[in-house]
Amino acid sequence: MTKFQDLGLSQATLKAVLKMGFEEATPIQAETIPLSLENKDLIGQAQTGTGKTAAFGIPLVEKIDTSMDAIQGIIIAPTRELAIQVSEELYKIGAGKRVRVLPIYGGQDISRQIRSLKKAPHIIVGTPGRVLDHINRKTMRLDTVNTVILDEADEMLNMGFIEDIESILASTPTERQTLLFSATMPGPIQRMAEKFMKDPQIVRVKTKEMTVPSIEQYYLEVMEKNKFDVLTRLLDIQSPELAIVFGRTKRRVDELSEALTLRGYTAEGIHGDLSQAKRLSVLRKFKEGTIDVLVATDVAARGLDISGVTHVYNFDIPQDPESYVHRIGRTGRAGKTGVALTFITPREKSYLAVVEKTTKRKMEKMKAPTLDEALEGQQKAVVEKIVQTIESNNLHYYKAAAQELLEENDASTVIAAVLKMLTKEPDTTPVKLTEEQLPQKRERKPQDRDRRRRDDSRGSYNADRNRKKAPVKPRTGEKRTGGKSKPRSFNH
Ligand SMILES: Nc1ncnc2c1ncn2[C@@H]1O[C@H](COP(=O)(O)OP(=O)(O)OP(=O)(O)O)[C@@H](O)[C@H]1O
Ligand SMILES: [Mg+2]
Repeated sequence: MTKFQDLGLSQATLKAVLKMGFEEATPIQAETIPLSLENKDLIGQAQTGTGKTAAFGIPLVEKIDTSMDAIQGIIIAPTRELAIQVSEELYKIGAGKRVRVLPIYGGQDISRQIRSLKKAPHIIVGTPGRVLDHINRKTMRLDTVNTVILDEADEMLNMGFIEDIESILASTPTERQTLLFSATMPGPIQRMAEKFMKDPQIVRVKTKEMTVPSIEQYYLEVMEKNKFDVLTRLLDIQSPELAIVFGRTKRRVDELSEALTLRGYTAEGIHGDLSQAKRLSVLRKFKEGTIDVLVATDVAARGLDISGVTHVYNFDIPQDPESYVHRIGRTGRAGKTGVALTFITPREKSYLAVVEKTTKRKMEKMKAPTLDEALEGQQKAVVEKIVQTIESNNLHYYKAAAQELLEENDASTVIAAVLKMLTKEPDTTPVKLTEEQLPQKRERKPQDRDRRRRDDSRGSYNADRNRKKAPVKPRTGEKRTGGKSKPRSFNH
């Protein structure tokens, strides 16, 4: 186990990291921080939720010369939400040194960004399109940059940002350090990436499987037309604290979130066609627990670190095995446990093996629950609530009425009535869902992905195309974990 104290960090950075509640470095942090401090180019691959952000964030902050009012590091991320999240983490890491970190993403008022850029940030965290926009407008100069980091590198290269990335790199000095991080790095993408790196070291945290062992993985064979009922039954039985349901396309996400709402769940969708303000408010509500179910496209959820996500439901099987890894990785983060369930229609059956071959982990078969089991699950949840209420022992106002009821009825009848009233009976309100099919598998070529993105055949997430002016402040302190409170360590 590597302690942060053993990594040769400055007191200011060390203090900031310890204040974040980190005690020991995770394996990817222990392996890449020393290399990165030596200015090596590297590709870092480690499972979801194992601290890749701090792995690149700590050495970057460490190398910033705060006496210089110039941009020294730039991090590119595929989505706005991720750019905000990464900039918040970098801000915390850099708090001791007073490093200035600025998120730059599409959908935010550009003149405000220009004003912020004039305040000489040291680190930029941005989405490709908007960063390029500033370079072209000459409102941001990257000729003082020493370090470029691509977070979720494979996704950005795969989804058609390659040209944007190349243009951004071209405006940085050639002697820069380039770092790529992701939980997945398919061979062709890696080879493409190596073209703009210098003799990169590939750091792969060696694990038996690509997914996190603490995530229980199940699959359910379900006919397309039964998927929704099965989903709601599972939600009733498993009563997840926070759940993410993944749908294949934006339309699917919209229809699913409407259908869930209609059946009485607090659900909202997130995808790239929503305004920036809406996307941030949906995420905030989910983090606060005002929404229990977040319905998302894969790209929308890449890299997002939301603590308390206990269940991930793949309503539609993901298109690539890599997407599967990232989707289920929204749970079981930082050593926590999680449950992932994937629906497979009869014609998708063979695809299961493809996913399992990539992840090197078998999914366990689960039987679709019946309506009765769902009812039982809901009843159990209510009984638990009643027991908790009894334990909280704050019932004196209700005692007289209870006595009165018991004088006229026997106890089990009264309790049964209470249970019936409190139990959310499985709802069979009809809902509308357009059928979705897994597109024919094709060879992965970046230009294909590019086309796919524009076609919107998958739930793409245009990080920068939606240029509506919706100024939003990056918020801090909304994560459920974090802050300086209790020490956090992974259960290795
Ligand atoms: N050394 C550490 N000790 C405890 N917690 C940590 C440590 N490093 C990071 N964390 C926390 O673990 C969580 C996951 O980290 P992070 O988001 O960086 O994961 P990731 O590897 O980038 O995952 P993904 O592949 O999904 O993007 C965050 O809440 C982060 O603050
Ligand atoms: Mg990450």
